[in-house]
Amino acid sequence: MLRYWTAGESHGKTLLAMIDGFPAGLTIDEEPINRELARRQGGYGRGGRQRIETDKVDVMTGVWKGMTLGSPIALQVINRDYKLERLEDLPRPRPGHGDLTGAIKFLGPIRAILERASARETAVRVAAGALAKQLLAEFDIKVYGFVDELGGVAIERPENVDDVEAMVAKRDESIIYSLNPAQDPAFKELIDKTGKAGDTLGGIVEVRVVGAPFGLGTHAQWERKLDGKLAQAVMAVQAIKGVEIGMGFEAARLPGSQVHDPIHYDPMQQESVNLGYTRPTNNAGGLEAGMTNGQTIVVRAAKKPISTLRKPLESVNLETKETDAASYERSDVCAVSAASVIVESVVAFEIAVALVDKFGGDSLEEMKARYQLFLDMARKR
Ligand SMILES: Cc1cc2nc3c(=O)[nH]c(=O)nc-3n(C[C@H](O)[C@H](O)[C@H](O)COP(=O)(O)O)c2cc1C
Ligand SMILES: C=C(O[C@@H]1CC(C(=O)O)=C[C@@H](OP(=O)(O)O)[C@H]1O)C(=O)O
Repeated sequence: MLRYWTAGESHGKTLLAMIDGFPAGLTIDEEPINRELARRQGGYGRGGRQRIETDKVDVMTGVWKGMTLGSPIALQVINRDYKLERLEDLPRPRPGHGDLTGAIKFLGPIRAILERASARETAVRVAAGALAKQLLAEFDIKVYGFVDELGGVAIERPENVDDVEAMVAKRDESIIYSLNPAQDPAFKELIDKTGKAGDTLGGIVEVRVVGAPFGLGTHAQWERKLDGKLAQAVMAVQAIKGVEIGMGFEAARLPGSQVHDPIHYDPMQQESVNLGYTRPTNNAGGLEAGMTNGQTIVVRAAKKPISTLRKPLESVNLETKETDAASYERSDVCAVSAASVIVESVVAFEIAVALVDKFGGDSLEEMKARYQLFLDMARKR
């Protein structure tokens, strides 16, 4: 079973991801991981922290001469802004953060909560996802994400949004300018205006997985349904408050004839990952009954606006219990571009988990043989 955990505080010494169950025999490269880390740091509207950090991965364990060993892989991203020992507590909890609830739950300081709740931790989730993407690439599975809406305003979709090669190439140009609202002056203006007013913005991101074979996930047990696993991974990203698969909420508003995707067969496509079963629409977003159906997986996520406001909302001083403005610490105004990279990464990791689950996780060589065998058998079905 492939899985991972992370450790580390926002202003602590370091961030770690411990990945267990990663197959042996994959030659891995740090450079693409660093590219993803740079993408996560990009996007207009972020605060001063990103000028301090230049995130780089250090693959600490589980690799010999560039090749995975099948043993646990520890990834490290060091915090340049290490200052935890000098930081004081926050007196007034910030609405939208875990400050109040965490301080009560753990009977301790707000600082202890915010340091771990912080989205700084997503740096190593992105590193883990970038490693997963290298495994997926061996099976010609590609993942890309983009920003779809910012502060309630739709962003024009890239003209080649359905062209996986073009989108992945753009993604690989470290930071995808054409997918970045910062490149559109109207969005830059919106973020600037909001920031000046002491306020913040959220948005919607979309992630697609192209090339996943039939049958990842299962209908047979609730906790192994891939739609559920994807929803948990995405919802567990800081500030994500909604997850849709395919048509999502819109499907509830339409009759079945306009929602479900007809099934056709095209023998010319038999060799492709859809085994020839084409669907004129993909409202299911590539998942039916918790399993991949050979179509593109489409996941959308809603990110709430950043919680820390320069013009703070009302809060309570935990010592005096008096009403006062919430505490303020340096903060982003908008991090939706970063969220698109993070959601892309956690989706990639879950797809890799499902792939290892179906085709075995000891070695890449065995996985590939079993994958091929499955495709051959499925074509004869
Ligand atoms: C990439 C990214 C950057 C974030 N930056 C900030 C920030 O600078 N200030 C802040 O208050 N919240 C920020 N957040 C959101 C908080 O981490 C998050 O809202 C908080 O931990 C509470 O968790 P919840 O929103 O998931 O309930 C960011 C989230 C993401 C995904
Ligand atoms: C550090 C990152 O994001 C941080 C996420 C975050 C939060 O509360 O989630 C608060 C801010 O922390 P700081 O006060 O150090 O600026 C963000 O910068 C990062 O994404 O690398």
